Amino acid sequence: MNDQQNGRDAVVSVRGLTKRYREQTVLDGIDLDIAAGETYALLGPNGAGKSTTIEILEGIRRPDSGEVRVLGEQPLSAPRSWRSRIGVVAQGTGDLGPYTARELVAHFGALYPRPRSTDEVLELVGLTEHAGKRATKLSGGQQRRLDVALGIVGRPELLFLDEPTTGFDPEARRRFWDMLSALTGEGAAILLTTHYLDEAAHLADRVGVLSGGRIVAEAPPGELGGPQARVPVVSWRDATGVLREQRTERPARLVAELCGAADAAGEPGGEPAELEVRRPSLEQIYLGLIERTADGSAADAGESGGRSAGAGRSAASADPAAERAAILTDENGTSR
Ligand SMILES: Nc1ncnc2c1ncn2[C@@H]1O[C@H](COP(=O)(O)OP(=O)(O)OP(=O)(O)O)[C@@H](O)[C@H]1O
Repeated sequence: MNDQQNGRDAVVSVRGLTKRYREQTVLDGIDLDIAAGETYALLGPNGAGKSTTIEILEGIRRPDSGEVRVLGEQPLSAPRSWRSRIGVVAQGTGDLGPYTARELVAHFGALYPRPRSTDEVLELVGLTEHAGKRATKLSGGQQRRLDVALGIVGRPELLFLDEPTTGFDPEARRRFWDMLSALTGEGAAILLTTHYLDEAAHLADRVGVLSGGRIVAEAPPGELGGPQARVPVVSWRDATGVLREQRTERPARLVAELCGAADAAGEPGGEPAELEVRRPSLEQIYLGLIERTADGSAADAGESGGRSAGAGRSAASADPAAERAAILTDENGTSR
């Protein structure tokens, strides 16, 4: 693919992709672009079609319709050399036989034209100490690290990571995130699926939310759902003991008003009890988007979500997802 996107080559370009399994339409016309060096996180509930999308892009599953280009080729008819330019960490660990971690990394590395050294890969994934163990004797999290090692040993230009950190301890996850930053620093693009929203927020340049067969929202993690989704919430317990919440774009002003009133009423400390200001997290915003989709009202849910989800559906005037996401009441701050 020679398309240029903002000066960067598109490594993935998908238009109108559909996939059905018997009666079930899993992908209902999705569009997706990923640029060189970009990390894109595909989010969505269990069964949304994330793995199906990745498998189609890898060329191991046939789409029903739509255009798919990966590194300039149609995956199903791509030449052998194309496969050596992609790396895959699938969801399940395959049978790795009686071999040690080191043997497996060395063996897989030999299949690529310009592999990383075995020691470098083992170090990158934190398996150096366990390199002499048989893969089957590694712990679940260590086996997952080995999967990642086999995915990156070929120095891929595009890396598919399907829930890569499931089973990782927190330290291993952090280390894995650092490793991915190093890979993207070398220019690799990454398509990641994860159910960990903090992982998506940390790693992704953009996230896409797949739900109901469509990408219902797509944006950088800090912009998902649009500005309305991020309006802060001030909560406090009023003088009668009722917990109140108010969504406001001017939290400082509301806090000042509440403190003035509390001070005048002689509240201890001159502020209302349990005073808190918070912004909806990515997880809350994501859950709001998913909830809307479940309601069948997901069209145009995000900044660019209408791109593939809009056909035949009405555009929302405001963004109710944001309100759901924040678990809010209304501007008047009624109780929970
Ligand atoms: N080979 C298959 N034959 C029939 N149905 C399938 C097949 N593979 C997947 N499906 C169905 O397609 C839907 C999407 O599955 P997929 O594995 O792509 O979802 P996912 O978003 O990756 O889910 P998860 O988060 O649980 O991994 C599911 O309902 C699944 O049961």
